[in-house]
Amino acid sequence: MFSMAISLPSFLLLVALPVLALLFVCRAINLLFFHPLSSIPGPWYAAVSSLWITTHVLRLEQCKTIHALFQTYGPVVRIAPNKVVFCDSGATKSVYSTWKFDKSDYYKSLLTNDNDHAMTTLPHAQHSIRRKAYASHYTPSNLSKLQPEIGEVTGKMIDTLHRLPGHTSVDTLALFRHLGLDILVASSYGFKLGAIDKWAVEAQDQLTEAIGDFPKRGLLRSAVPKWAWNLVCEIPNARFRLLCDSDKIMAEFVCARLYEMRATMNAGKEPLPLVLPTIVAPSPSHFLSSFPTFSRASSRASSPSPSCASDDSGYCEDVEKSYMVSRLLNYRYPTGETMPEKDIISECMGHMVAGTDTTSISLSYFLWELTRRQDIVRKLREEIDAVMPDSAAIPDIKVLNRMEYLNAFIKEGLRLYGAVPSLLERVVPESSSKNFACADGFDLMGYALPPGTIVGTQAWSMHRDPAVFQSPETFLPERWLPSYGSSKEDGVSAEVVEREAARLARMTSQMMPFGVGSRICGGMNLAHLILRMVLVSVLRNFDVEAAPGTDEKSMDVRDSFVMFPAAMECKLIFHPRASA
Ligand code: HEM
Repeated sequence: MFSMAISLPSFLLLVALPVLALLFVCRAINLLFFHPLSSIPGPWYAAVSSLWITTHVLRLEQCKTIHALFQTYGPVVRIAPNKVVFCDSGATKSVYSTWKFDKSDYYKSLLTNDNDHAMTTLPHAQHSIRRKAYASHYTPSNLSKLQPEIGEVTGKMIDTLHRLPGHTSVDTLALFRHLGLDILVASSYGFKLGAIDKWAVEAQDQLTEAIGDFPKRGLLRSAVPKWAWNLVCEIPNARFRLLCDSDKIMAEFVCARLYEMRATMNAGKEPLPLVLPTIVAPSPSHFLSSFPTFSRASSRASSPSPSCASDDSGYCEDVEKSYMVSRLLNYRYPTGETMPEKDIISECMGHMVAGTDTTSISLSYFLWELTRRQDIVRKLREEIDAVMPDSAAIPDIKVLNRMEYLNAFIKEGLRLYGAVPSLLERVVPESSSKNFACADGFDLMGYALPPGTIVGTQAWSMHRDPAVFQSPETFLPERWLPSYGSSKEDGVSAEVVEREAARLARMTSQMMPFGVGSRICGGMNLAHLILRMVLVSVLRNFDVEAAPGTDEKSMDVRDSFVMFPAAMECKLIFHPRASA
């Protein structure tokens, strides 16, 4: 009777289900009580499966979730069976700087043109070869030579904003993405893209669009099985096709610049500063007047040993200006081979992706903060007006670097609105690894992590540690000024000076808006320069107001490696400044 009532598949299912359940329970018991990470605090459901943290990643709230875990469980938390996070400056130094752990596989989701660039090169040793290829492009000396290009584009943006009809609300995420790309393209290839010009006439710029689509493409690609990707890209929808093609569009653009530069170099000419514009430019910007016009003769007048500043600013006047792509074309791997074209293309693409949205997001949040803080605007303007009597003449990088309040503002901005607040995952190496010799695994604040454990910290939490930053959620540029922590009664005794220095050093060692250690942001100096130049130009020229609908809710932070506002836009209004 029994065998007739139940079919074979149902019978197998009846047997299989309890077996699977039993296996799951055994695995969970092992992960909870017998696994080498079982003594690490954290929610039990995170220890038995990655599903829990993955749902928070998909809900674009990993940072805030991990931050809440630190508040509940302390500075070391297990967030998945094989993943441990920490919030501590000593451990940060150890993982990222002293031992220089390799990156986790997560970074492979950021490949460009299906190939590695510096950010996605996981092993430390290979990365350092890759980094050497581009690092000199971002030195203060080279960047100071690229100021005219950056100033011209910034000036164009300011001119464009001046020409907008009153009360136009502008999505600054889009505006600064166009600006950032124009700057990167000009400073990497000496090429005028004209993305801001297109933005001004609401024309679509394919490359800017592609850069914006790139992270979405990455998410989609990681969700779709490899074999199905080509099929997905055949879906007959123009917008969707563009998204699928974003990688290709970027690769084609970089490839064209590479061939142009190679032709110039082969012809024995130096790379020209700026190649023909792609579209007709509007009225020329008078911003350029603040910079010495680029002259090949002056840049070539180099002495055998460049004259470098005696301070620690890193500026050497006589260093010859050069673009990224010509550096990569000239670079040789330790084997003596030149860098393959494929590597040059993916490297350049990596920088376009890494540099565009990050700067655009930070600038948008900085300005949004200022719409609510006229007290800060007043202080910034006091400093800016003093060094920028002509509202169209951006001061030199050295002047910008000396602006104490502006720099305090930027530090505070990067503390709360650094564009990459996320977990920077690394992998505990084998104890036999060249860089690492520790038989019992890695000692993370008293917990032994076996090789293969994924470990990391996040700027979001490091920057909000109340033990280091008083009232961490308050936007307070003054905290970065050397006299902030002392009262008038203290005077300026040696003890007060020492105490203040220690306070600042403590905060500085906790900061990691650009990452930390050997994998720190390669474009950090450029990012700083852009932030400074754009902020002084905007504040000198405009009163910025939040457009209706831009509020705490719309600007609430979401994260998917980079952060962005919940509304996916930041609408602000730029009123020409009355007093300017
Ligand atoms: C506010 C703006 C920026 C922020 C907050 C930022 C943040 C970061 C962070 C946190 C990392 C390290 C990632 C990790 O350790 O996993 C990184 C890497 C990198 N960033 Fe940036 N970045 C910014 C702007 C730029 C710009 C303007 C460029 C250049 C065009 C750039 C190029 C790079 C590159 C090439 C890397 C990889 C470095 C390497 O591994 O050698 N970034 N960035």
